Amino acid sequence: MSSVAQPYPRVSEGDEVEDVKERLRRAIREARTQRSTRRREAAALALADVVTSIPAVAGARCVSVYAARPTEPGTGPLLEALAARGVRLLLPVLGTGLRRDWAEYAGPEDLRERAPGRPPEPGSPTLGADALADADVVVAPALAVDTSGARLGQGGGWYDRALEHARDGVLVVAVVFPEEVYDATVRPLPRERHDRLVDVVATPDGWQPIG
Ligand SMILES: Nc1nc2c(c(=O)[nH]1)N(C=O)[C@@H](CNc1ccc(C(=O)N[C@@H](CCC(=O)O)C(=O)O)cc1)CN2
Ligand SMILES: Nc1ncnc2c1ncn2[C@@H]1O[C@H](COP(=O)(O)OP(=O)(O)OP(=O)(O)O)[C@@H](O)[C@H]1O
Repeated sequence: MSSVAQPYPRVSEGDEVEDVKERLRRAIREARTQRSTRRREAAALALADVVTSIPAVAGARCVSVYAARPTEPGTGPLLEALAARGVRLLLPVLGTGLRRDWAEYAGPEDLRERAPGRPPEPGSPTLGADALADADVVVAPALAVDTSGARLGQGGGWYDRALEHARDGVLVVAVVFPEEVYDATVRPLPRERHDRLVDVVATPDGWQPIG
């Protein structure tokens, strides 16, 4: 666990879980803007080593990985490392109304930000929401994860819904910065019924099974 300050909302009786989540999202997003380009690049390189060292990833033929926006833990080196090993990579594509869809990674030059603030997406043909069933491992973005496996995402419920198409028993790896791993015995993340627990947390400092 990191010694860097960790935002945690003060919860009063009657607060809606959704509001508590939103306050925490805002604090973590703000903290993420403070990281320099140099530190972001170093983190992305370290993350590639960490994630490729997870045994299930090392043995996978098809992995789903998010294409990071600038403030998220970077996945460029990870995508290149897995592609170089011949792993098939499924990246999120947002349909209208944020529909879940996937397309194959075809190199960094194929990734495009379709609108400001949106994640970069491949230009290759989309495969439908069911394509996630091909993935042996899902590497999902998160703003925070706790040691019971609860994941706080960007708030669209996109991954919670997308994961309904994953095969049973597929390993879900949530990626965060080190200070975004919360000790569930002290600071559990707010959790709702639909929230799907993750199996592993990976940061640029290392990975651990959770949940
Ligand atoms: N890299 C990445 N890809 C991901 C996710 C994620 O959290 N990170 N998602 C996780 O679920 C899904 C979709 N996430 C989305 C993230 C932002 C917006 C969006 O509309 N953003 C605002 C700008 C916000 C900002 O500037 O911070 C916008 O376009 O108006 C839409 C979907 C699938 N792909
Ligand atoms: N499996 C689901 N089925 C139906 N609605 C869902 C499901 N998962 C999430 N939602 C809805 O989506 C909204 C956001 O969910 P949540 O707060 O869990 O998002 P998140 O996991 O932080 O975001 P994301 O997965 O996009 O990174 C909630 O209002 C919730 O009702």
